[in-house]
Amino acid sequence: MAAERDLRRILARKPLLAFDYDGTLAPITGRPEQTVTPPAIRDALRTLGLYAPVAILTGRSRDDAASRLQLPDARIIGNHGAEGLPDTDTAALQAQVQQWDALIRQHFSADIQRAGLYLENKGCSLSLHTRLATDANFARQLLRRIRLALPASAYCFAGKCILNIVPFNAPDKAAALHHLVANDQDMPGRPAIYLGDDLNDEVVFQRAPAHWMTIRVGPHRHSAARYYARRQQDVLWFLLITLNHLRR
Ligand SMILES: O=P(O)(O)OC[C@H]1O[C@H](O[C@H]2O[C@H](CO)[C@@H](O)[C@H](O)[C@H]2O)[C@H](O)[C@@H](O)[C@@H]1O
Repeated sequence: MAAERDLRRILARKPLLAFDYDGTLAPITGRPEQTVTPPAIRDALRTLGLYAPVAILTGRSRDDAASRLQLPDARIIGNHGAEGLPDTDTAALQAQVQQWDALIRQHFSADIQRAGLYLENKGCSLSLHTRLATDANFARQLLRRIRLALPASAYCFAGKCILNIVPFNAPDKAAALHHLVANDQDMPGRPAIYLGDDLNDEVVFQRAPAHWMTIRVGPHRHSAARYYARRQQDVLWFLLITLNHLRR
């Protein structure tokens, strides 16, 4: 298969293996705290880490992702790229996010509850979850009102049943992945393989150089990824094939 041949080629060039978390390494659940990394995925990632550098780029906080993954050797970048890079002023980002959190809670708490939304503060970003919304129309209008109440420094973008809010000047996942490969201690400029399933992964796909491999988990008509995996469950298959090649 062409995809496997391409995978073999890029693996020969010792890539960084980078992954999104929710919807890619773990199945989507009703609420973020219910998510569990499938043990087979975690074990495969741990073993892969013996052969290649592994990185996780997630919209969650680093601590949250680290506790769900238990991968001592993986580099974890959190908050959509805003947390975990050396030159990021994390304290300044957290201060902005804290203000927005307070503003939202002050003016919209009752409506958030009425709509069945859930506000998640992850330090360097916020998420408003709509998966369990009781009235889709009311929820949509409420999100619009919240966006309008936030300052221009708050960058809002949608994801899977979610509105993400991050400081406009924070690095995104693409900037983070480019930073990781450019500053790799053993092999600066090594290529990357990246798997992701959501809108916050599209920036990585769009800004990937031609020698990287990008894979969208769950096909999407407008994705810029070069390959796709049909379902989240296929990610395990990808990890095992990759491991098989690296062991040769
Ligand atoms: O970049 P990711 O690792 O994919 O993180 C993106 C967001 O993932 C989480 O929300 C998503 O997964 C939840 C649990 O499966 C689901 O309930 C929600 O609808 C999804 O959008 C996480 O809670 C967010 O903080 C991340 O931004």
